[in-house]
Amino acid sequence: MTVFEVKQGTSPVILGFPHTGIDVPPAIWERLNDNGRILADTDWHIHRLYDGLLPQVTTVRATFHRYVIDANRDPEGVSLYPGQNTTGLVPGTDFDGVSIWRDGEEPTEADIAARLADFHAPYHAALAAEIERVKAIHGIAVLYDCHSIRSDIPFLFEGTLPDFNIGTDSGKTCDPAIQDAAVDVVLNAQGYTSILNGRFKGGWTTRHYGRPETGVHAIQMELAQSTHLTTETPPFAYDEAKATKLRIHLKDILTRIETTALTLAHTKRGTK
Ligand SMILES: N=CN[C@@H](CCC(=O)O)C(=O)O
Repeated sequence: MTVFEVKQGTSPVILGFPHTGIDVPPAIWERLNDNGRILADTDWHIHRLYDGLLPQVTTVRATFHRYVIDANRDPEGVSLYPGQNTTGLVPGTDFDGVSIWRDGEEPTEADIAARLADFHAPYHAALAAEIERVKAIHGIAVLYDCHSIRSDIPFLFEGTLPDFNIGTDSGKTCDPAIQDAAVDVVLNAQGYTSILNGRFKGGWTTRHYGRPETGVHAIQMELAQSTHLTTETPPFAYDEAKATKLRIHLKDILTRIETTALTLAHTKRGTK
């Protein structure tokens, strides 16, 4: 069974898609309750939204759903935000804190271990391999992790989420020039709101791979789903008109990050 898709390119930029997959093996589907089967917390259509924006970009996409196991959580099970409401490695609830499993069918430790081996580890092995391949070409790699979420989720955050939420774990996961490139675009995106390292500071993927001192940079973009879905409720339809407007800015962000990465790579070669 394939649990990820890879498209290789020659750009220093790699797009990660940990949450757009909707595959749930039948034996796991049987254990989800009616609420879980809505798959509400999917990053709906995000791979489509970014498709074709940067010609030589590499993409790595998990095809399994985050309710099987969350590819953006620490495999050791450490919480992303200790002490705050969040969802875990194999979530017990959705983003509203409501159970997704039938009574008595909650995943066991043995289930989690099996899903780590069958889904989480292969996805991250593929992502790590692409980061190494791209770094071998340029001496540098930038992982841009692509996400989306409903703009109003009282269980997770107060108020309405800004449209663009950039996460770099408070500046730790990438060179400041890469962060600045993204921030500059979103600040100038008319009609859109934005924040840097607000409620979404970057998930495990961004924090794990982002090691600027080694030449591997990571940045997360969390988009409010209101920016590209007709409604943030079922059937979670892609809104072509909204997406067309948004893609202009996303293309600008990726292009600026790519140019910045090539400049950093050039400078790094020059100093050796
Ligand atoms: N759409 C998904 N959002 C991420 C956010 C991680 C974070 O920055 O807190 C997630 O839950 O994995």
